[in-house]
Amino acid sequence: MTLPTVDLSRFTHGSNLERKQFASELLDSLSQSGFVKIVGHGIQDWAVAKMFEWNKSFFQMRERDKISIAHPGGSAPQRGWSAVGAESSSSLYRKGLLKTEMTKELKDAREHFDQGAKGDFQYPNRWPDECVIPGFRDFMENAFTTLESVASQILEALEVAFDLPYGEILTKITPQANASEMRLLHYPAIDVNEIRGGGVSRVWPHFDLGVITLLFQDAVGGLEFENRKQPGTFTRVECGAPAEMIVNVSETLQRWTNGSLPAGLHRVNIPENLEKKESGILPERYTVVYFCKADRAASVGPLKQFVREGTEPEYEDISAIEYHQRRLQSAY
Ligand SMILES: O=C(O)CCC(=O)C(=O)O
Ligand SMILES: [Fe+2]
Repeated sequence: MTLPTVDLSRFTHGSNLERKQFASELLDSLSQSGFVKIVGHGIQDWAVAKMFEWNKSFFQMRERDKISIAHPGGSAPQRGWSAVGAESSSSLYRKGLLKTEMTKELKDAREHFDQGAKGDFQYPNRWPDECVIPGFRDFMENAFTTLESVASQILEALEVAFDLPYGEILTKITPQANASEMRLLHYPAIDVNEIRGGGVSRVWPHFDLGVITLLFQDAVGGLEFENRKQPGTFTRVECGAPAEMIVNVSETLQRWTNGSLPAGLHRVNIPENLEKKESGILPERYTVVYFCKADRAASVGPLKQFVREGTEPEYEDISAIEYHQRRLQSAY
């Protein structure tokens, strides 16, 4: 199965009919696999290439500069640098794992940098010293704002697809209280056999916690989503043009839709060209991710439009912050 590609400019610049068509294609693909590829979002190939350049420069910093902005762990939103192995994706979701994997300590072979909104004074960002990496902060703050607006356009299209009143979803993700996060990821080169050994993965199968996730991957590849017709098997997300944006449904949207739009289980595995080789080194890999999250005070209980009269909602009516803290507690 190849992932459908939809063109967001048909929604942002199209006629009413084109907007409706876009919305329904978007929802179709997300309903099938939890994933879709989006083009026409206005971020050009060269701009994505720039994000990857900054990504590399960040992880090339000296260890001590990264340590100076290390995320302390725990259940607070992630800010700054997380070393290889600091976050364990396997503890976020265990169903996708084999029985033997359940009991082992499973490591993620990646390091990352996490950033919240500029105006998030509750959980301030941890920036490297400007003289160590001049221009990084400015670039990342702008990139965050750009991705924030693309995420809103996608959510507006989902409101249309679901026939919800304007703002039903968007009012829960506001620029004033934005709890979303941007993440730069670096997967160092690793021996295929270390991954085959079983205790280490680039990313174990998991769901993201927010509403939707936007992701750019480099040409190395390896991102896979679960094939729902054969649970436990995964389909590769093919690498395309740099600006092809991969979007997935995350847990909060599953909750808001009372389970009718399930989140997409995904992992990062050995890429295609090395899959059949007995030995070899997986080249290092970089990705750029934007986790669009609900405002902390917003409810992550099902929207009333998705709960049939006379039935109980599938999920508890709790706030986004409470929900995230419960889920994150297990990941570090
Ligand atoms: O880097 C990737 O391709 C996936 C990363 C991911 O799934 C995550 O950080 O939640
Ligand atoms: Fe993820």
